[in-house]
Amino acid sequence: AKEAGKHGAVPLGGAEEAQPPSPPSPVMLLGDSGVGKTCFLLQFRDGAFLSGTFIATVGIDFRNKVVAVDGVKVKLQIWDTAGQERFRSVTHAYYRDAQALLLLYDITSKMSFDNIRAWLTEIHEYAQKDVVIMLLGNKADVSSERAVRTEDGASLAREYGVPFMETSAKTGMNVELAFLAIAKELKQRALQPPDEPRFQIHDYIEAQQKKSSCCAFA
Ligand SMILES: Nc1nc2c(ncn2[C@@H]2O[C@H](COP(=O)(O)OP(=O)(O)OP(=O)(O)O)[C@@H](O)[C@H]2O)c(=O)[nH]1
Repeated sequence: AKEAGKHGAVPLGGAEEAQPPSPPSPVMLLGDSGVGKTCFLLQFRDGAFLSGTFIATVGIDFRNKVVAVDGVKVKLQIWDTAGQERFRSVTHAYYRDAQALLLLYDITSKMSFDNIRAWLTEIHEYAQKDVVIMLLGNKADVSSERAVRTEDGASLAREYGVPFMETSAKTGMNVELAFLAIAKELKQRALQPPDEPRFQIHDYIEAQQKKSSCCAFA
């Protein structure tokens, strides 16, 4: 029988009630101010997008969401950080506890993309060595104002060996997939017997994207 894992994964099923509450998996959203971290989280949690005035996050905020991955519940505790420089020292303190990091830039802002290298340097300085990192080019719905080519995002991600996707917190494009891929990776780390082949997050994302693009035209 599978056991509750240290990464917040709990097998679903009859014995579920008897399971001790498992610790949630902390996932942090990082990236420059205005790239859409708060909207990304709200789209995932509530399926909603609040357009209009931009209210910058102060310090750090968090929301929980439970996702089911192959019949196993994974509790994600998602930390929405402030992108503004003046809050950096506050957010550094949380890096160490994060099991996964979603690093966002805005495809309409070259500067937010250029800053990704600095973010990755900070991540390597403050986060755990085995933290799961994913690079996301957000606001893909605003193609008329695109300032960063998809290939450039993909190539930077390849350079750092991290998975990459373009997303939209507005339309919901790839928002759920990003969290699901993270949850799947964390679940596998927690529950997978060491002799089974490792879950490949890159392959999973690619397969899911192929599936959805095939079906969008079907
Ligand atoms: N078109 C479009 N606009 C978006 C998207 N995501 C966020 N926005 C807009 O971008 C602005 C900033 O979004 P936030 O989610 O507040 O940005 P943030 O990264 O949390 O900013 P900080 O809290 O300062 O770090 C808001 O005006 C949003 O409406 C998106 O995917 N598409």
